[in-house]
Amino acid sequence: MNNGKVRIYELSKELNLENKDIKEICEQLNIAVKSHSSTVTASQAERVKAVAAKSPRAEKANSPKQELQPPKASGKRKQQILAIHHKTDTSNAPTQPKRPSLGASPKLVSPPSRPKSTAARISQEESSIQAKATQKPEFSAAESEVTPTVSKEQKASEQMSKPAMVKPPKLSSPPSRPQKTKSVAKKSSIPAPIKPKIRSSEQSPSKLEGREETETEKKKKVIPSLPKLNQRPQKAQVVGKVGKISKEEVDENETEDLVDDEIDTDDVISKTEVKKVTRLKRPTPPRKVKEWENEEEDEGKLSKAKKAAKKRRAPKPVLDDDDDFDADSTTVQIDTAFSLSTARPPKPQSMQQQQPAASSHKKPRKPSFKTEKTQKTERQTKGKVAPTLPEFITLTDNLTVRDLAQRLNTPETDIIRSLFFKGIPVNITQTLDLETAKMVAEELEVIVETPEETSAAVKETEMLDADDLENLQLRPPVVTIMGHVDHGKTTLLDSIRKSTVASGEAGGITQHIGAYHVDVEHAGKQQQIVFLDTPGHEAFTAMRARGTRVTDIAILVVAADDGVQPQTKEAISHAKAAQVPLIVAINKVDKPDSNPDRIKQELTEQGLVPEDWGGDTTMVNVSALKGDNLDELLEMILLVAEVEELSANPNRPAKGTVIEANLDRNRGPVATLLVQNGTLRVGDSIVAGSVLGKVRAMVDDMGEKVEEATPSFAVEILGLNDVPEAGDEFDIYPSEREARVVADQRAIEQRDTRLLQSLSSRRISLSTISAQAQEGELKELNLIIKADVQGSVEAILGSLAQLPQNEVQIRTLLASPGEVTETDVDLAAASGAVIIGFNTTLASGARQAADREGVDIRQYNIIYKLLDEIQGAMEGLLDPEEVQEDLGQVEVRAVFPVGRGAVAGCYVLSGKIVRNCKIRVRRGNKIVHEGDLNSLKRMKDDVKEVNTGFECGIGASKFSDWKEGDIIEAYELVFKRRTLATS
Ligand SMILES: Nc1nc2c(ncn2[C@@H]2O[C@H](COP(=O)(O)OP(=O)(O)OP(=O)(O)O)[C@@H](O)[C@H]2O)c(=O)[nH]1
Repeated sequence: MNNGKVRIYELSKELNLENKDIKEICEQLNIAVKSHSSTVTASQAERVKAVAAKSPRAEKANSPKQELQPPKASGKRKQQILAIHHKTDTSNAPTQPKRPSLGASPKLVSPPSRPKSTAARISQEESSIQAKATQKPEFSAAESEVTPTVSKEQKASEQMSKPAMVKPPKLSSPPSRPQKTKSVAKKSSIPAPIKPKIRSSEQSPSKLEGREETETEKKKKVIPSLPKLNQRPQKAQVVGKVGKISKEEVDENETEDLVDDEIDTDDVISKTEVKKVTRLKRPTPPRKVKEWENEEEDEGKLSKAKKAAKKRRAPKPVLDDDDDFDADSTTVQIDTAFSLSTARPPKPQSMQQQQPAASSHKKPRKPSFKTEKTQKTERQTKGKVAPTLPEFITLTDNLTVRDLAQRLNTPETDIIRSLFFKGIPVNITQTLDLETAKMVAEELEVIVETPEETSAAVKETEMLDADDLENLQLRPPVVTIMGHVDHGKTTLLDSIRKSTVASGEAGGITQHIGAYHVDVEHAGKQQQIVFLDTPGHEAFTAMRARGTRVTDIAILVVAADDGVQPQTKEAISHAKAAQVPLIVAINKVDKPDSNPDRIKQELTEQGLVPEDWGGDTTMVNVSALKGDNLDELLEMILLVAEVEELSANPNRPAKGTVIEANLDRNRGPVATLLVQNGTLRVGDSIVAGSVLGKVRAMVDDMGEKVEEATPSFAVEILGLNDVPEAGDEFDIYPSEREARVVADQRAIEQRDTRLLQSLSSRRISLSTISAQAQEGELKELNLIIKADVQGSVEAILGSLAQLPQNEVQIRTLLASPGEVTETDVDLAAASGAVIIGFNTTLASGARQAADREGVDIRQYNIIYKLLDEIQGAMEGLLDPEEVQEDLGQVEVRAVFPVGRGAVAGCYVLSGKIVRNCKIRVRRGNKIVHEGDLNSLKRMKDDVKEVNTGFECGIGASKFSDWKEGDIIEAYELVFKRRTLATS
């Protein structure tokens, strides 16, 4: 007693109760006490005593014998059952004294279904526990400290009105969870909350680098808003400490919020240790850091229960981060940067590099899951206008993957991937054929236009410049004769020439000039017509088409006895494409079976309606052979030319087209040029295609040297450095130097074009790919073709294209007119090609080079022989096929057992049987054995073969079940060379 006041421990001693019990009673009576040393007034002490006297606990304390008695009242039983919470921890003696007070609310704790025996057992345990409890009657200071600070008024009022509600404060009391309390007690020495500290340590550079923190780093970790962080033990210690709180504990009681809290932390730490870098990418967003700061500030104000509830409601930052990471790595990166910039110490340089997207305040992007490469591409295109696919593209020719990608405005990789998944492996420089390119484009929903291939007959270059307009003069028409084979083109041309050229002069016409000038008297004056001599064979289609490029008027020859044929139609289309006026010469009208009207009818069906039928196509019936009506034809040509007003400016440097070119052994490169504008003179610096030259001499169609050639004239020139290609355009330059610059530039362009062409020859197409897939590896025969003139080259190429190339493909690496040179040999050696020379010779040194390099040069002057040999070479590349070759039939007439096996005594019915041949033993309709014949004897001697009508002994190592009457079929497997036809 102290001034009439009584201390709690005095009361407990007096009442033989524990301090805690007294405190509880005080709480019930709304008497404020803090600890066992707190004092109460005398009257309050009396009230406590009064309550304590009614307490069963007091009764129990005063009569310990009753503890051994089984409880009779249901309320007693309930008390015992409550003790289950404590039986596992006998060291936690202070919990035991609480039971009496709980016993006051029997309804709460009585499980009616509990068997009596269990209750008795528990009761015994309780007794022992209580016995121990009496030895340690007081709580530790630590335990007192963690006692919840829920509003006492609230609790008291609840307990007064509802005695049963006395339970909640007890349940939250730390002593009821001894182990956890222990850990909490430990934790209590660590300023709460722990999360911010751990977060901070997550960002520690030392942690990242797996080294001890430096003092500077430790200082850096101090965040003003979280002053306690610096006071805490080092991270490693925290990890160790928290790590002791195992997950099993969580499993034991998941409702324990504090432990949950720890487990969260533990979770973080374990992840920290396992995935350091990963964790660095997902620090807590600043908003959450703020939350923790608030929590710290509010500490002490909020009850643990409230904090736990709050935590339960609030998302768990770390786990959320995990989720974020899984779902969206981009978001994580951005969050990282954001939090680093606001609440974290600066990262090591290396880590910053890992986070290029550190422009913190950006809105998180959607998950992309794109490959690094795609992202790179995106980065590259970032800032540019987003690539959009075109609505449609026009494809006219094969093109590389790169070109197609550019046309489609799409990454090359997309095209490569798309084709790869279709089984077409390509690279960026590979050439796709039109069909494949179209498929790729259409897959991207881009409309593809593939207009009819622009005819080669289209006049591509306008020969007239604006400057020429003031000096225009009429020029002779350039005429091409076209038509089907044998319809009389050559005869017509010859007839015209003979009829117009004075006899005797015709012999002077140069064979290869490819053009004829014809003088015709028209409208009272002498006029000229230039005829281009174009080859008539099918293989020369390209050449003929090229001829129309320079053509002003086309003559279509149609034999009146044959009618419209495929090449007639082709000629019509070329003329139409070139927008060249067409005059039809219905030839061979002298023939009895000729029917010009039928021809007109057929031509009408092709869109050519004769003038006398109301159309606009001039048609003239002629007989080339007899020369009938040729004048009228020439007249018509000149009339049409008049209408066309064909003109050019002769007062300027020449410009025109190479009609034909070849390499003359004596004269060097020779080219026939058609001057289409200006005047060509001897001494001019000329560039034809990429070939440089200086006009040394000019020869006209009569074989006469001329000094100049005006528009529409064709001349043969000497002085070029190389053989240009037929169809190349030529220009004259003021000086040789200027000409050289242009020639060099064109040579570079031409080399690029050739490279593309050689790549094109390796082009991938759907058909070739599928053929390769079906028939195994595709083989190639590489060729270099050299011929006398361009026309021959094209004829050879055309014919080669018709050879079957399913298994063996021809790759033409080079095809040009001229001699076979050392350079050709080098190319052939490098590419394993065969050189084909047609009507041409070997330049000096070529043969030696070929011998040295082991290059095969084949020379021909007959195209069919050339084709035969190439076909043979292709067949040589075919895999031979294994075929069965029958040898003969043998009948088994006797069987002789030999050892374990048997030998067949046979008679050769037909053919022969050979040792080591293959045999097939047939019994009736069944084949009973197939294998090798191992021994063949005649009489007792081994023999190589036995012919028809002889007897023999046959043995097979794997077969001895011979039966009389068996037929042995003997055969051999032989490899036979296949032909292209059979392949
Ligand atoms: N009866 C008759 N025969 C003709 C006439 N024109 C040509 N022929 C004959 O028809 C055949 C073919 O004549 P070509 O001039 O070689 O015919 P092409 O169209 O030049 O033949 P290719 O050069 O092979 O395309 C020759 O036998 C000529 O004699 C004609 O007007 N009347």
